[in-house]
Amino acid sequence: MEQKEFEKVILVGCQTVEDDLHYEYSLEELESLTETAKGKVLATLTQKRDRAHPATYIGKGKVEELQALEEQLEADLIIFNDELSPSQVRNLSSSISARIIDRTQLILDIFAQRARSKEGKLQVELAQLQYLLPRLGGQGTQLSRLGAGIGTRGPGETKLESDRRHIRRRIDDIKTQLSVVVQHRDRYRERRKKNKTFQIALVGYTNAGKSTLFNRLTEADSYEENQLFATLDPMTRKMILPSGFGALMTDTVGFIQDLPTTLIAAFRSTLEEVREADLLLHVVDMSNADYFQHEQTVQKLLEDLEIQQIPQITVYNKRDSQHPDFVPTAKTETVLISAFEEDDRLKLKQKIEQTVIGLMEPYQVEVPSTEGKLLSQLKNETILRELSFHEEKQVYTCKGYALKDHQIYGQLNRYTV
Ligand SMILES: Nc1nc2c(ncn2[C@@H]2O[C@H](COP(=O)(O)OP(=O)(O)OP(=O)(O)O)[C@@H](O)[C@H]2O)c(=O)[nH]1
Ligand SMILES: [Mg+2]
Repeated sequence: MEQKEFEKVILVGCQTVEDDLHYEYSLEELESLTETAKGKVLATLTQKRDRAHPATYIGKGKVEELQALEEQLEADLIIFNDELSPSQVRNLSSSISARIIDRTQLILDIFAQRARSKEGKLQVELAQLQYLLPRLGGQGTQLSRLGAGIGTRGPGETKLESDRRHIRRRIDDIKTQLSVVVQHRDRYRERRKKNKTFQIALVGYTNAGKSTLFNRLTEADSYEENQLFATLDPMTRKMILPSGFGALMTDTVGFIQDLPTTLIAAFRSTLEEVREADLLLHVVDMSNADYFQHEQTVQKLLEDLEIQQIPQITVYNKRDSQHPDFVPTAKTETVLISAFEEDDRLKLKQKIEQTVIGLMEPYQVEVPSTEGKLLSQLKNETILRELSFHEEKQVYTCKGYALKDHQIYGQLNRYTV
Protein backbone atom coordinates (compact mmCIF):
# COMPACT_ATOMS: atom_id res chain seq x y z
CA MET A 1 0.00 0.00 0.00
CA GLU A 2 1.14 3.47 -0.79
CA GLN A 3 2.58 5.38 2.16
CA LYS A 4 0.58 8.52 2.79
CA GLU A 5 1.48 11.20 5.32
CA PHE A 6 -1.50 12.30 7.32
CA GLU A 7 -1.96 16.04 7.46
CA LYS A 8 -2.38 17.47 10.95
CA VAL A 9 -5.70 19.26 11.13
CA ILE A 10 -7.58 21.61 13.46
CA LEU A 11 -11.32 21.91 12.92
CA VAL A 12 -13.08 25.20 13.59
CA GLY A 13 -16.82 25.52 13.99
CA CYS A 14 -19.19 28.32 14.78
CA GLN A 15 -22.45 27.36 16.44
CA THR A 16 -25.13 29.74 15.26
CA VAL A 17 -28.06 27.39 15.75
CA GLU A 18 -29.72 26.61 19.07
CA ASP A 19 -29.78 22.89 18.34
CA ASP A 20 -26.68 21.54 20.14
CA LEU A 21 -27.12 18.02 18.83
CA HIS A 22 -27.35 19.06 15.21
CA TYR A 23 -24.25 21.16 15.59
CA GLU A 24 -22.38 18.32 17.25
CA TYR A 25 -23.30 15.94 14.40
CA SER A 26 -22.17 18.42 11.77
CA LEU A 27 -18.76 18.60 13.48
CA GLU A 28 -18.58 14.81 13.70
CA GLU A 29 -19.37 14.67 10.01
CA LEU A 30 -16.64 17.21 9.29
CA GLU A 31 -14.25 14.95 11.15
CA SER A 32 -15.29 11.89 9.10
CA LEU A 33 -14.88 13.93 5.93
CA THR A 34 -11.41 14.99 7.07
CA GLU A 35 -10.40 11.40 7.74
CA THR A 36 -11.72 10.39 4.34
CA ALA A 37 -9.42 13.05 2.85
CA LYS A 38 -6.48 11.55 4.82
CA GLY A 39 -6.33 14.18 7.51
CA LYS A 40 -5.86 13.60 11.23
CA VAL A 41 -7.92 15.81 13.53
CA LEU A 42 -5.81 17.01 16.47
CA ALA A 43 -8.25 19.47 17.96
CA THR A 44 -11.61 21.08 17.43
CA LEU A 45 -12.19 24.71 18.26
CA THR A 46 -15.74 25.92 18.54
CA GLN A 47 -17.55 29.13 19.37
CA LYS A 48 -21.19 29.99 20.06
CA ARG A 49 -22.30 33.21 18.33
CA ASP A 50 -25.50 34.72 16.97
CA ARG A 51 -23.93 34.73 13.55
CA ALA A 52 -20.49 34.06 12.12
CA HIS A 53 -18.11 37.04 12.43
CA PRO A 54 -18.25 38.80 9.03
CA ALA A 55 -14.50 39.48 8.94
CA THR A 56 -12.97 36.42 10.58
CA TYR A 57 -15.81 33.88 11.01
CA ILE A 58 -14.93 33.49 14.71
CA GLY A 59 -14.33 36.39 17.10
CA LYS A 60 -10.99 38.08 17.72
CA GLY A 61 -10.32 36.24 20.97
CA LYS A 62 -10.99 32.90 19.30
CA VAL A 63 -8.65 33.74 16.44
CA GLU A 64 -5.90 34.29 19.01
CA GLU A 65 -6.75 30.99 20.65
CA LEU A 66 -6.54 29.31 17.24
CA GLN A 67 -3.13 30.91 16.62
CA ALA A 68 -1.78 29.53 19.89
CA LEU A 69 -3.25 26.09 19.23
CA GLU A 70 -1.82 26.04 15.74
CA GLU A 71 1.68 26.70 17.03
CA GLN A 72 1.40 24.25 19.89
CA LEU A 73 0.14 21.37 17.73
CA GLU A 74 2.14 22.25 14.62
CA ALA A 75 -0.98 21.94 12.50
CA ASP A 76 -0.71 21.81 8.70
CA LEU A 77 -4.28 22.64 7.92
CA ILE A 78 -7.26 24.46 9.47
CA ILE A 79 -10.68 23.36 8.24
CA PHE A 80 -13.69 25.59 8.84
CA ASN A 81 -17.11 24.02 9.20
CA ASP A 82 -18.88 26.48 6.86
CA GLU A 83 -18.13 28.09 3.55
CA LEU A 84 -15.83 31.07 4.11
CA SER A 85 -16.06 34.27 2.10
CA PRO A 86 -12.95 35.34 0.18
CA SER A 87 -12.36 38.19 2.63
CA GLN A 88 -12.68 35.92 5.66
CA VAL A 89 -9.98 33.69 4.19
CA ARG A 90 -7.77 36.73 3.53
CA ASN A 91 -8.21 38.11 7.04
CA LEU A 92 -7.61 34.79 8.71
CA SER A 93 -4.51 34.13 6.59
CA SER A 94 -2.85 37.24 7.95
CA SER A 95 -2.66 35.74 11.44
CA ILE A 96 -2.67 32.01 10.74
CA SER A 97 0.25 30.35 8.98
CA ALA A 98 -1.27 26.90 8.34
CA ARG A 99 -3.30 26.41 5.17
CA ILE A 100 -6.95 27.37 5.52
CA ILE A 101 -9.79 25.61 3.76
CA ASP A 102 -13.53 25.37 4.32
CA ARG A 103 -16.07 22.56 4.29
CA THR A 104 -16.84 23.11 0.62
CA GLN A 105 -13.21 22.79 -0.42
CA LEU A 106 -12.86 19.66 1.66
CA ILE A 107 -15.85 18.04 -0.04
CA LEU A 108 -14.61 19.18 -3.45
CA ASP A 109 -11.24 17.63 -2.68
CA ILE A 110 -12.80 14.28 -1.79
CA PHE A 111 -14.97 14.36 -4.88
CA ALA A 112 -11.92 15.12 -7.02
CA GLN A 113 -10.06 12.11 -5.64
CA ARG A 114 -12.97 9.80 -6.18
CA ALA A 115 -14.60 10.72 -9.48
CA ARG A 116 -13.97 7.98 -12.00
CA SER A 117 -16.19 8.42 -15.05
CA LYS A 118 -15.45 11.13 -17.56
CA GLU A 119 -18.63 12.93 -16.60
CA GLY A 120 -17.88 12.72 -12.89
CA LYS A 121 -14.42 14.15 -13.41
CA LEU A 122 -15.67 17.00 -15.57
CA GLN A 123 -18.38 17.88 -13.10
CA VAL A 124 -15.96 18.02 -10.19
CA GLU A 125 -13.51 20.17 -12.13
CA LEU A 126 -16.34 22.51 -13.08
CA ALA A 127 -17.41 22.83 -9.45
CA GLN A 128 -13.81 23.49 -8.39
CA LEU A 129 -13.30 26.21 -10.97
CA GLN A 130 -16.60 27.84 -10.08
CA TYR A 131 -15.55 27.86 -6.46
CA LEU A 132 -12.12 29.24 -7.32
CA LEU A 133 -13.09 32.01 -9.74
CA PRO A 134 -14.33 34.61 -7.22
CA ARG A 135 -11.46 33.76 -4.87
CA LEU A 136 -8.55 34.16 -7.27
CA GLY A 137 -5.74 36.31 -5.93
CA GLY A 138 -7.56 36.53 -2.65
CA GLN A 139 -9.32 39.74 -3.65
CA GLY A 140 -11.81 38.68 -6.24
CA THR A 141 -14.86 40.42 -4.87
CA GLN A 142 -13.13 43.78 -4.57
CA LEU A 143 -11.77 43.67 -8.09
CA SER A 144 -15.00 42.77 -9.75
CA ARG A 145 -16.74 45.64 -7.97
CA LEU A 146 -14.13 48.27 -8.75
CA GLY A 147 -13.05 47.16 -12.17
CA ALA A 148 -9.41 47.78 -13.04
CA GLY A 149 -9.25 51.22 -11.39
CA ILE A 150 -6.30 53.10 -9.94
CA GLY A 151 -4.43 51.10 -7.41
CA THR A 152 -5.67 47.81 -8.75
CA ARG A 153 -3.55 47.82 -11.90
CA GLY A 154 -0.05 46.42 -12.13
CA PRO A 155 1.79 43.32 -13.28
CA GLY A 156 0.13 41.16 -10.63
CA GLU A 157 -3.33 42.20 -11.73
CA THR A 158 -2.59 41.48 -15.37
CA LYS A 159 -1.59 37.96 -14.43
CA LEU A 160 -4.77 37.70 -12.37
CA GLU A 161 -6.91 38.85 -15.27
CA SER A 162 -5.32 36.34 -17.59
CA ASP A 163 -5.79 33.60 -15.01
CA ARG A 164 -9.44 34.55 -14.84
CA ARG A 165 -9.83 34.49 -18.59
CA HIS A 166 -8.14 31.13 -18.68
CA ILE A 167 -10.47 29.71 -16.05
CA ARG A 168 -13.56 31.09 -17.79
CA ARG A 169 -12.44 29.49 -21.03
CA ARG A 170 -11.89 26.19 -19.29
CA ILE A 171 -15.36 26.43 -17.71
CA ASP A 172 -16.95 26.94 -21.15
CA ASP A 173 -14.91 24.10 -22.51
CA ILE A 174 -16.03 21.73 -19.77
CA LYS A 175 -19.65 22.71 -20.26
CA THR A 176 -19.41 21.86 -23.96
CA GLN A 177 -17.80 18.51 -23.23
CA LEU A 178 -20.42 17.76 -20.60
CA SER A 179 -23.27 18.36 -23.00
CA VAL A 180 -21.77 15.79 -25.38
CA VAL A 181 -21.38 13.25 -22.58
CA VAL A 182 -24.96 13.85 -21.50
CA GLN A 183 -26.25 13.32 -25.05
CA HIS A 184 -24.47 9.96 -25.17
CA ARG A 185 -26.00 8.95 -21.92
CA ASP A 186 -29.46 10.00 -22.99
CA ARG A 187 -29.21 7.83 -26.07
CA TYR A 188 -28.09 4.86 -24.00
CA ARG A 189 -30.94 5.48 -21.60
CA GLU A 190 -33.45 5.62 -24.47
CA ARG A 191 -32.23 2.24 -25.64
CA ARG A 192 -32.61 0.79 -22.22
CA LYS A 193 -36.08 2.23 -21.92
CA LYS A 194 -37.11 0.60 -25.17
CA ASN A 195 -36.00 -2.76 -23.82
CA LYS A 196 -38.12 -1.93 -20.79
CA THR A 197 -35.94 -3.66 -18.25
CA PHE A 198 -37.16 -3.04 -14.72
CA GLN A 199 -34.85 -0.56 -13.03
CA ILE A 200 -34.04 -0.31 -9.35
CA ALA A 201 -31.92 2.52 -7.93
CA LEU A 202 -30.08 2.47 -4.61
CA VAL A 203 -30.15 5.90 -3.01
CA GLY A 204 -29.17 7.09 0.45
CA TYR A 205 -26.88 9.08 2.66
CA THR A 206 -23.16 8.65 2.22
CA ASN A 207 -21.74 5.59 4.01
CA ALA A 208 -25.19 3.95 4.44
CA GLY A 209 -23.99 0.75 2.76
CA LYS A 210 -25.35 1.17 -0.78
CA SER A 211 -22.28 -0.17 -2.59
CA THR A 212 -21.96 -3.05 -0.13
CA LEU A 213 -25.52 -4.06 -0.93
CA PHE A 214 -25.02 -3.40 -4.62
CA ASN A 215 -22.02 -5.73 -4.70
CA ARG A 216 -23.68 -8.45 -2.74
CA LEU A 217 -26.99 -8.27 -4.59
CA THR A 218 -25.47 -8.11 -8.05
CA GLU A 219 -22.16 -9.83 -7.42
CA ALA A 220 -20.36 -6.95 -9.08
CA ASP A 221 -17.38 -5.21 -7.61
CA SER A 222 -18.22 -1.59 -7.02
CA TYR A 223 -15.88 0.34 -4.75
CA GLU A 224 -16.88 -0.33 -1.16
CA GLU A 225 -15.02 1.22 1.73
CA ASN A 226 -15.50 2.74 5.11
CA GLN A 227 -15.02 6.21 3.72
CA LEU A 228 -17.44 8.89 2.74
CA PHE A 229 -18.28 9.26 -0.94
CA ALA A 230 -16.67 5.99 -1.97
CA THR A 231 -18.95 6.05 -5.01
CA LEU A 232 -19.33 9.02 -7.28
CA ASP A 233 -20.47 7.54 -10.54
CA PRO A 234 -23.61 5.57 -10.99
CA MET A 235 -23.03 1.95 -11.81
CA THR A 236 -25.61 -0.38 -13.20
CA ARG A 237 -25.65 -4.19 -13.03
CA LYS A 238 -28.14 -6.96 -13.40
CA MET A 239 -29.83 -8.44 -10.36
CA ILE A 240 -31.89 -11.64 -10.27
CA LEU A 241 -34.86 -11.91 -7.90
CA PRO A 242 -35.72 -15.27 -6.25
CA SER A 243 -38.29 -16.10 -8.95
CA GLY A 244 -35.71 -15.58 -11.70
CA PHE A 245 -36.98 -12.13 -12.71
CA GLY A 246 -34.09 -9.95 -13.89
CA ALA A 247 -33.88 -6.27 -13.01
CA LEU A 248 -31.19 -3.64 -13.45
CA MET A 249 -29.79 -2.18 -10.28
CA THR A 250 -28.01 1.18 -10.11
CA ASP A 251 -25.67 2.30 -7.34
CA THR A 252 -25.48 6.09 -6.88
CA VAL A 253 -23.45 8.79 -5.17
CA GLY A 254 -24.23 9.29 -1.50
CA PHE A 255 -26.20 12.31 -0.29
CA ILE A 256 -24.96 14.70 2.38
CA GLN A 257 -26.37 17.60 4.39
CA ASP A 258 -25.42 21.11 3.32
CA LEU A 259 -23.94 19.98 0.03
CA PRO A 260 -22.12 22.98 -1.46
CA THR A 261 -24.36 24.70 -4.01
CA THR A 262 -21.79 24.37 -6.79
CA LEU A 263 -21.85 20.64 -6.25
CA ILE A 264 -25.62 20.30 -6.07
CA ALA A 265 -25.82 21.63 -9.60
CA ALA A 266 -22.98 19.43 -10.75
CA PHE A 267 -24.23 16.22 -9.21
CA ARG A 268 -27.88 16.59 -10.06
CA SER A 269 -27.18 15.18 -13.47
CA THR A 270 -25.32 12.24 -11.95
CA LEU A 271 -28.60 11.46 -10.24
CA GLU A 272 -30.58 11.89 -13.46
CA GLU A 273 -30.32 8.12 -13.82
CA VAL A 274 -32.45 7.76 -10.71
CA ARG A 275 -35.34 9.53 -12.44
CA GLU A 276 -35.71 6.56 -14.78
CA ALA A 277 -35.99 4.05 -11.96
CA ASP A 278 -39.14 2.00 -11.46
CA LEU A 279 -38.30 1.40 -7.81
CA LEU A 280 -36.05 3.16 -5.28
CA LEU A 281 -34.28 1.42 -2.43
CA HIS A 282 -33.55 4.11 0.14
CA VAL A 283 -30.72 2.75 2.29
CA VAL A 284 -30.46 4.20 5.82
CA ASP A 285 -27.66 3.45 8.29
CA MET A 286 -29.51 2.56 11.49
CA SER A 287 -26.26 2.42 13.46
CA ASN A 288 -25.75 6.17 13.00
CA ALA A 289 -27.10 8.37 15.81
CA ASP A 290 -28.14 10.94 13.23
CA TYR A 291 -30.02 8.42 11.04
CA PHE A 292 -33.29 10.36 11.15
CA GLN A 293 -31.70 13.57 9.88
CA HIS A 294 -29.98 11.57 7.13
CA GLU A 295 -33.28 10.04 6.10
CA GLN A 296 -34.90 13.49 5.95
CA THR A 297 -32.02 14.93 3.93
CA VAL A 298 -32.40 12.22 1.32
CA GLN A 299 -36.21 12.58 1.16
CA LYS A 300 -35.78 16.32 0.68
CA LEU A 301 -33.36 15.80 -2.19
CA LEU A 302 -35.67 13.26 -3.80
CA GLU A 303 -38.39 15.89 -3.64
CA ASP A 304 -36.07 18.46 -5.19
CA LEU A 305 -35.34 16.05 -7.99
CA GLU A 306 -39.11 15.49 -8.30
CA ILE A 307 -38.78 11.74 -7.95
CA GLN A 308 -40.51 11.13 -4.64
CA GLN A 309 -43.46 9.58 -6.52
CA ILE A 310 -41.40 6.55 -7.57
CA PRO A 311 -42.29 3.52 -5.39
CA GLN A 312 -39.85 3.26 -2.52
CA ILE A 313 -38.64 0.69 -0.03
CA THR A 314 -36.73 2.01 2.98
CA VAL A 315 -33.90 -0.38 3.73
CA TYR A 316 -32.62 0.12 7.27
CA ASN A 317 -29.12 -1.31 7.10
CA LYS A 318 -26.46 -2.33 9.66
CA ARG A 319 -28.93 -4.20 11.86
CA ASP A 320 -25.89 -5.88 13.46
CA SER A 321 -24.89 -2.59 15.11
CA GLN A 322 -28.25 -0.85 15.42
CA HIS A 323 -28.21 2.38 17.45
CA PRO A 324 -29.98 2.03 20.84
CA ASP A 325 -32.32 4.94 20.07
CA PHE A 326 -33.25 3.70 16.62
CA VAL A 327 -36.95 3.46 15.68
CA PRO A 328 -38.09 2.91 12.10
CA THR A 329 -40.32 5.81 11.08
CA ALA A 330 -40.41 5.63 7.28
CA LYS A 331 -43.82 5.96 5.68
CA THR A 332 -42.82 3.60 2.87
CA GLU A 333 -42.45 -0.17 2.82
CA THR A 334 -39.68 -0.99 5.29
CA VAL A 335 -37.15 -3.74 5.82
CA LEU A 336 -34.42 -4.08 8.48
CA ILE A 337 -31.28 -5.84 7.36
CA SER A 338 -27.56 -6.25 7.57
CA ALA A 339 -25.95 -6.19 4.15
CA PHE A 340 -23.45 -8.78 5.39
CA GLU A 341 -26.13 -11.39 6.23
CA GLU A 342 -27.18 -13.67 3.42
CA ASP A 343 -30.57 -14.38 5.03
CA ASP A 344 -31.23 -10.66 5.29
CA ARG A 345 -30.35 -10.10 1.65
CA LEU A 346 -32.81 -12.82 0.70
CA LYS A 347 -35.43 -11.11 2.88
CA LEU A 348 -34.74 -7.89 1.00
CA LYS A 349 -35.00 -9.61 -2.39
CA GLN A 350 -38.33 -11.10 -1.36
CA LYS A 351 -39.52 -7.68 -0.28
CA ILE A 352 -38.46 -6.26 -3.64
CA GLU A 353 -40.26 -9.09 -5.43
CA GLN A 354 -43.46 -8.43 -3.46
CA THR A 355 -43.28 -4.76 -4.33
CA VAL A 356 -42.62 -5.48 -8.01
CA ILE A 357 -45.63 -7.84 -8.09
CA GLY A 358 -47.72 -4.97 -6.72
CA LEU A 359 -46.85 -3.03 -9.88
CA MET A 360 -47.72 -5.93 -12.20
CA GLU A 361 -50.76 -7.61 -13.75
CA PRO A 362 -51.54 -11.28 -13.09
CA TYR A 363 -51.62 -13.60 -16.10
CA GLN A 364 -52.45 -17.23 -16.85
CA VAL A 365 -51.34 -18.76 -20.13
CA GLU A 366 -50.96 -22.11 -21.85
CA VAL A 367 -47.75 -22.21 -23.81
CA PRO A 368 -46.99 -25.05 -26.29
CA SER A 369 -43.88 -26.98 -25.28
CA THR A 370 -42.32 -26.00 -28.61
CA GLU A 371 -42.12 -22.35 -27.49
CA GLY A 372 -38.87 -22.80 -25.58
CA LYS A 373 -37.77 -19.22 -25.96
CA LEU A 374 -41.02 -17.78 -24.67
CA LEU A 375 -40.93 -20.12 -21.70
CA SER A 376 -37.50 -18.96 -20.65
CA GLN A 377 -38.55 -15.35 -21.21
CA LEU A 378 -41.45 -15.91 -18.84
CA LYS A 379 -38.97 -17.01 -16.21
CA ASN A 380 -36.64 -14.05 -16.64
CA GLU A 381 -38.91 -11.22 -17.67
CA THR A 382 -42.01 -11.92 -15.59
CA ILE A 383 -42.51 -13.26 -12.10
CA LEU A 384 -43.46 -16.84 -12.75
CA ARG A 385 -45.33 -18.42 -9.84
CA GLU A 386 -46.62 -21.73 -11.19
CA LEU A 387 -45.58 -23.97 -14.01
CA SER A 388 -47.18 -27.32 -14.82
CA PHE A 389 -46.99 -29.60 -17.84
CA HIS A 390 -49.96 -31.26 -19.55
CA GLU A 391 -48.97 -34.54 -21.22
CA GLU A 392 -52.04 -34.76 -23.48
CA LYS A 393 -52.09 -31.16 -24.71
CA GLN A 394 -48.29 -30.83 -24.72
CA VAL A 395 -48.61 -27.38 -23.13
CA TYR A 396 -47.27 -25.69 -20.06
CA THR A 397 -49.78 -23.90 -17.86
CA CYS A 398 -48.05 -20.81 -16.50
CA LYS A 399 -49.34 -18.44 -13.84
CA GLY A 400 -47.55 -15.31 -12.77
CA TYR A 401 -47.28 -11.56 -12.94
CA ALA A 402 -46.02 -9.32 -15.73
CA LEU A 403 -45.48 -5.61 -16.21
CA LYS A 404 -48.18 -4.27 -18.47
CA ASP A 405 -45.89 -2.00 -20.48
CA HIS A 406 -43.28 -4.68 -21.12
CA GLN A 407 -42.97 -6.26 -24.52
CA ILE A 408 -43.53 -9.72 -23.06
CA TYR A 409 -47.00 -8.77 -21.86
CA GLY A 410 -48.20 -8.26 -25.44
CA GLN A 411 -46.80 -11.63 -26.49
CA LEU A 412 -48.85 -13.39 -23.83
CA ASN A 413 -52.20 -12.43 -25.39
CA ARG A 414 -52.11 -15.32 -27.88
CA TYR A 415 -51.87 -17.92 -25.15
CA THR A 416 -54.20 -16.51 -22.53
CA VAL A 417 -56.73 -18.96 -21.13
N1 LIG B 1 -21.71 -3.13 10.53
C1 LIG B 1 -22.11 -3.02 9.27
N2 LIG B 1 -21.39 -2.30 8.39
C2 LIG B 1 -21.83 -2.24 7.12
C3 LIG B 1 -23.01 -2.89 6.68
N3 LIG B 1 -23.18 -2.60 5.38
C4 LIG B 1 -22.15 -1.82 5.01
N4 LIG B 1 -21.32 -1.60 6.05
C5 LIG B 1 -20.06 -0.82 6.06
O1 LIG B 1 -20.38 0.56 5.90
C6 LIG B 1 -19.32 1.21 5.21
C7 LIG B 1 -19.85 1.99 4.01
O2 LIG B 1 -20.34 1.11 3.04
P1 LIG B 1 -20.51 1.52 1.52
O3 LIG B 1 -21.24 0.39 0.88
O4 LIG B 1 -19.25 1.98 0.91
O5 LIG B 1 -21.50 2.78 1.68
P2 LIG B 1 -22.14 3.71 0.53
O6 LIG B 1 -23.55 3.96 0.94
O7 LIG B 1 -21.95 3.08 -0.80
O8 LIG B 1 -21.29 5.05 0.69
P3 LIG B 1 -21.00 6.21 -0.41
O9 LIG B 1 -20.58 5.56 -1.68
O10 LIG B 1 -19.97 7.01 0.25
O11 LIG B 1 -22.28 6.97 -0.56
C8 LIG B 1 -18.34 0.10 4.81
O12 LIG B 1 -17.30 0.07 5.75
C9 LIG B 1 -19.17 -1.16 4.90
O13 LIG B 1 -18.38 -2.29 5.17
C10 LIG B 1 -23.75 -3.64 7.64
O14 LIG B 1 -24.79 -4.24 7.38
N5 LIG B 1 -23.26 -3.67 8.92
MG1 LIG C 1 -20.99 3.76 -2.46
